[in-house]
Amino acid sequence: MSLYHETAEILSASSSTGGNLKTRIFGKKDLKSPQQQVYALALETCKWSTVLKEVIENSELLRHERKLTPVLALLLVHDFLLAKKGIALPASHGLRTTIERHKARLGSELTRVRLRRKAGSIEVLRQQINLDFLGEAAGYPRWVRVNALRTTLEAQLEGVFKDFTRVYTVKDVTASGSSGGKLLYVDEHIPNLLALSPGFEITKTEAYTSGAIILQDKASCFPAYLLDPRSEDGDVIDSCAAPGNKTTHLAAIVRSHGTEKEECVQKVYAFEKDRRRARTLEKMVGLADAKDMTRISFGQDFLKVDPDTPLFAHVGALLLDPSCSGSGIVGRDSMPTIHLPHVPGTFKKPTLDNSSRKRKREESGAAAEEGEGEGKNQQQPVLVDDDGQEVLVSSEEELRMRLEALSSFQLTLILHAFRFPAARKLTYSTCSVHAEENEQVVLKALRSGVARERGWRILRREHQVRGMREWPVRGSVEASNGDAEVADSCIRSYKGDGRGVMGFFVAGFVRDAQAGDENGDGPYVRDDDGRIVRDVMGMPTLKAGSEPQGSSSHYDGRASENKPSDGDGPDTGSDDVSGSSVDSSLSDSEQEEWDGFGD
Ligand SMILES: C[S@@+](CC[C@H](N)C(=O)[O-])C[C@H]1O[C@@H](n2cnc3c(N)ncnc32)[C@H](O)[C@@H]1O
Repeated sequence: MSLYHETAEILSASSSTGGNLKTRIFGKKDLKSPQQQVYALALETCKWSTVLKEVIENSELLRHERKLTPVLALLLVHDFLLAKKGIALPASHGLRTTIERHKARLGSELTRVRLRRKAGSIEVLRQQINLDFLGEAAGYPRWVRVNALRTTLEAQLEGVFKDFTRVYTVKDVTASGSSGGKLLYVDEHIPNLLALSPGFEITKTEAYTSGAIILQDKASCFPAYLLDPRSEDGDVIDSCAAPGNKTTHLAAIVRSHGTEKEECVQKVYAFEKDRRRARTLEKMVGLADAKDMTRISFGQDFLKVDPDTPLFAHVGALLLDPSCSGSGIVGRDSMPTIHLPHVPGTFKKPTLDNSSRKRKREESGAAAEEGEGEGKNQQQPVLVDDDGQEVLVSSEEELRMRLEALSSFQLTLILHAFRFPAARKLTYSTCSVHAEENEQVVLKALRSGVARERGWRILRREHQVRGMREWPVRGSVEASNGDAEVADSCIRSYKGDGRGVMGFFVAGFVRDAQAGDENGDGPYVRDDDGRIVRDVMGMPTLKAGSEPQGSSSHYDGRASENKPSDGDGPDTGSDDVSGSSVDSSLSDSEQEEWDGFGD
């Protein structure tokens, strides 16, 4: 089956059974065409379908070509008029010739639509289309994190953003939404974060494709920034890492507190239990230039990792961003709207029940569930979690059960993280607005036996990094069972409150230095000369002849005193993530105990 037939079939699936577009495509095992290509074609065609519907109807394509269904016509005309390489079929293919014989008419109708919309060029029309398609997201800025591993804020302000006008509130940026302006706001809370006008097509810029800038909502930057891993914290774990926004943010922060790339001995261990998503994580880590300091575990369930594994003896900080209900995410529709052209000679609105779907598709095309051949997939009562998984939730009771299952997993994850012997700080975050997944989980974690036994407590507001301390939206006192201190320590954000961010929650946990860590060096113990001689597990970490480190001008005073080192010189940055390049102080047998990294 061709790319076009396969895509048409996906767009034609009933909205109550197919799931969202990503699930329909990436969850389909028997696709012959590349999934990414099908996804791009389907999404772009939906975006352009208001324009293409007019073009097809005014050119009377479906009157002349009776075998074409409306969906197939949209897909083919989309590629014919708008794709760089035209229709992706051989020149003699029947579907291609069916469209190409109407070349002149289709072209002139597109020009007419463009002029009616007062768009001076196809590029301007494209911007209009993208803005229309943003829907709810049009009220939000485009948040861009400047990736400090590759570049600097100043370089980007002088580079890709040099034509932008600087404004001084987020509201000013979003006010420009529908005009497609080029406005920019430098965020006051998160370093290296920018808010751009929502319609700006950032993904086409070299800065984006090279990994110099990363699209990341402001709230999604809170966890790594709040964790603030410093050199004295040793290694860092990102327990639920894909697609990798927070992993690469962690790496950038570690590096910003540390020495030059070659000298950075801290590692970020990134766990991802879903192998496919781990591949995306791997790509993102590579693109962000975080490969040398990141170790990815493909398909590894973090809950199955033994915290006492020697490889993790130096882990002082953990970031926990587990799967959640995703209820804070902006603009997560079940399916994009597709506007179908009217089929000449049909008067009755077709219906698409499961039994007649195939026949109806041939007669009238995809998702034609609303009047006049104009299809808009019904909004389903679905909960789309932040892994992109869809769960149908048709009653309050089902929602309650779903939240119960999620919060139980989230709590288990925190309690597991509490057990890492050298851990002194961790953050827990969700993009959910439900108290059950947020303050309630935090309270249960604080009351747990392991928290009491190991001295874990909430990271209070006054001890948080400046930007998080100053962020005004805090946890709910009611959801914190009346505990105002816990509520004030928790950080929240709400979509639609004018601050331009998604719904989010984050809390930090800390504990004091532990046995064997009395000098405040975190997972390390130093000799009188400041050399790291053993970690808290009592394992030797300094080899004979190694020099103490920490004199680099890139360190602030505190960090330079405490910079950890395995005493083994620069890491080679090897892509071998089996663990052997990570900690040379481990014996072979100890290294063999852990084989979760690599593939
Ligand atoms: C909310 S997403 C993480 C988003 C990511 N932190 C980021 O900012 O790009 C949750 C991820 O955790 C993964 N995950 C869920 N449970 C896990 C577990 N027990 N161990 C490792 N990964 C897990 C999911 O597959 C999913 O990719």
